[in-house]
Amino acid sequence: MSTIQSILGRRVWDSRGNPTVEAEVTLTDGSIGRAIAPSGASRGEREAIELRDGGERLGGKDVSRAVANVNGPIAARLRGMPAADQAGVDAAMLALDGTPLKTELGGNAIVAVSLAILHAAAASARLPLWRYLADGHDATPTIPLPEIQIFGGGAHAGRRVDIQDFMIMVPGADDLEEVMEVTNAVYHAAGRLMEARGGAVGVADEGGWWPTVSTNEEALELLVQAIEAAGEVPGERVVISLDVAASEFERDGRYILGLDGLELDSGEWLERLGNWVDRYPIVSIEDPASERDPEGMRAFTARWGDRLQIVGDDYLVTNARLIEAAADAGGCNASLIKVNQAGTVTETIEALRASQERGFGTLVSARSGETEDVSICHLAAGLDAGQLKVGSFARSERMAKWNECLRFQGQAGMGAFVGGRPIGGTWWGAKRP
Ligand SMILES: C=C(OP(=O)(O)O)C(=O)O
Ligand SMILES: [Mg+2]
Repeated sequence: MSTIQSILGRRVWDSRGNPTVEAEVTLTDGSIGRAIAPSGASRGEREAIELRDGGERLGGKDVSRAVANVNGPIAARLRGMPAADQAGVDAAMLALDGTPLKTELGGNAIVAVSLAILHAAAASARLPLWRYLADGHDATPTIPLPEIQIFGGGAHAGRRVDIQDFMIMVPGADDLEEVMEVTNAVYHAAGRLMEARGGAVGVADEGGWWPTVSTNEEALELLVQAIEAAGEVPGERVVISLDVAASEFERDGRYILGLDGLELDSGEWLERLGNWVDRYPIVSIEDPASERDPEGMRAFTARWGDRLQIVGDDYLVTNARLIEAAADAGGCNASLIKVNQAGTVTETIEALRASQERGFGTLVSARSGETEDVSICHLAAGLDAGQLKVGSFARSERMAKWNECLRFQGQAGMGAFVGGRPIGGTWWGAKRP
């Protein structure tokens, strides 16, 4: 059995121009695995902490201590361990760190090493990572259904709109090719709409256009117009998915919609959101209420959970215990799965499994700060997560991931495209089974 010979940490740079951690693991049989830590902007309060440091020049965003932790204590502790023992290496890192949020070694150091070891183990087994994961977890690999951003807002676009992600899904598509082609048409139609309104046309952190709008709802209206301009009937083949990221605009129980000039209590805000659900072809809503408002999450799920996929992101932070508690409380019906929220591959898979066991939908997700790393595509496909959210066209760190998923098509042993599954208990889309 191949063991870990060396672990090398290095500083690389992410899509927002910030430093991040890359880990490179070499095994005794010569296999190499490499992975890069992503970085969120709208972070949950209970997710693993990124260790950052450094002076003015890097705005305190350097990762020199995290990189030093990879090269020092982590490498020393894991050297000689079998690479196939993912649970063992992850447990060793957790013990070495010894803090609840991985503040000692850094969630960024730990996640890069955890993923790099996973890659090295798959390389040693001479298997594609998705296959290695599926075999190791008794899963049937599938090609995930994408959620792709058309407009980006919130913390990803200077808060020019309060809602963070205006996305579309094509759940009735026959395959990923069809999703990409249809979504691309809507994306470019939305870009042309923005251009026609004048002013600078830029893209947000995840590739969606910066919407030039005067209310949050206007962005929804424009999205519907873009779907129509692409020759689609909104609510048929193409449906809408939102990541509200409500924790970002909730303060002391008040929801402050800066663009709309509104300050609402939880009930008023959720009623307003529900009003949009009634009037727009929305099938999925992430973080409708703030992570500090679990009662709001429950109330929204009680009202809309049989009609919508309601996704917990900040609310669940890829934590199996929080997912189980949310399932018991009826706080949502799907989980966003982000490897660096959990901090290790093992904890991520525990969260995914806990969600699947509770009948939750599962969406593997990138972060708003990303790189060329495509590990999450393999996690989504290999563990049959069903859905994937990585951002949009016009940003290569996003397209690296969709292109990796396109490569999965036709590979021996890869299962079907997950287009035919109901979303949130209801089938939306033209091709109803
Ligand atoms: C991907 C997201 O954003 P971030 O990475 O900034 O948390 C999200 O909120 O789902
Ligand atoms: Mg989110």
